[in-house]
Amino acid sequence: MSLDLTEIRREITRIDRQLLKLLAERHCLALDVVRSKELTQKPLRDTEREQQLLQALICHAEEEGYALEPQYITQIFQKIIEDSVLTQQVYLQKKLNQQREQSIHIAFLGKLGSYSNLAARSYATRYREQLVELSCASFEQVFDKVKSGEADYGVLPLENTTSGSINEVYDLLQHTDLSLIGELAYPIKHCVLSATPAEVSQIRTLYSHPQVIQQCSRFIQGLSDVHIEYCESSSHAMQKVSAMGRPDVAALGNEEGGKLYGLQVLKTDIANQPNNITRFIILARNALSVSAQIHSKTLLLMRTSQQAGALVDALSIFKKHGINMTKLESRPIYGTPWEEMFYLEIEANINHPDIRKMLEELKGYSTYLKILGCYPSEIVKPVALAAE
Ligand SMILES: O=C(O)C(=O)C[C@]1(C(=O)O)C=C[C@@H](O)C=C1
Repeated sequence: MSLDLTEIRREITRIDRQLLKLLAERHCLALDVVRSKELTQKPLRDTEREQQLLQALICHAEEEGYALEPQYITQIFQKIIEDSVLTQQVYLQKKLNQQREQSIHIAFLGKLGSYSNLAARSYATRYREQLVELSCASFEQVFDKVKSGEADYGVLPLENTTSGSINEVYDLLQHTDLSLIGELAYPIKHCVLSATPAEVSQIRTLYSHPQVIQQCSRFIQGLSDVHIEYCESSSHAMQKVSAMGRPDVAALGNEEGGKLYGLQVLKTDIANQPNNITRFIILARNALSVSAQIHSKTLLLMRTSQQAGALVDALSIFKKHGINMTKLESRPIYGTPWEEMFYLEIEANINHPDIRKMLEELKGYSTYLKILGCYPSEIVKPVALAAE
């Protein structure tokens, strides 16, 4: 075997292209699978098959003497299966809602390069739609643009694995007629960006959105003599820093946005935890139908009476019907001090007759109940391998 680096890299490139070709072939098979499942009405996800598939691959690698860790094999194939499940979901959803290949207008917070913009692009790519980008100065403007028809969809961050719920978005959801039609988990990779080559120790002013500042609080605490300037979005921060062109100012933003504004990355991975993911929601004027074959979720808005145990009684309905709740959030109701509005996300499809019956029952335990939307669960939980 030659040790010439150029030659080795050529060989790596050749293998990578083969891998790509095989991945593309497997991706096409996912479409055949969904067409077959359409006929049989089988659920898209089959976790038993996934477990068998992973186990068989690990055994095969061992038998063949491949130097590949079981954990490595599992991680790679979980990602491949995730793509397969999401591809199948998109196929069914587009067919059910008669969506054609067309250009869609999506509103999001910030200028081009904001995290919401990157999430909007990712959503449009997943649904293979041409995207017309509508940047907004506030979350409220995102809601308004969808309501007026200027935008087809609005993309909004709802929660982050480091900083938690985005309260402003929850509050706006309390008063909207729009429907939640989708979700998207987007990895958020913060970095320090500056207009000129500089050391992090030179920075005296840091620009970013309050959420970003919160998610990078530990990194910021480690800096000395730094002043924080809050901006409407991380993309505004990047644009400002680019216009100033000084070595003592920097923005906290993302690498992709930084390229757009001609910024240099001084430091990456500065969020408090490495698994920094934001869950975005997609809003539209009209609700979507979700195929019964898809694992779906529903977000409810609920108020209960002020009597002792009223919330526990309401929640016990989910237990009775074997429905899993993935999120419970509460926010104040403006004009009614000390009363709370509850946001309940459940793993259920509102088109199912049993779920409709359950919601009727829930009405009896609440003073207000509204369905904010039913949507495909786009967070594909990886299967756990059976213990040895
Ligand atoms: O075999 C199936 O039923 C598929 O849908 C394909 C596949 C895969 O990509 O391997 C994807 C999702 C299922 O949960 C199981 C396996």
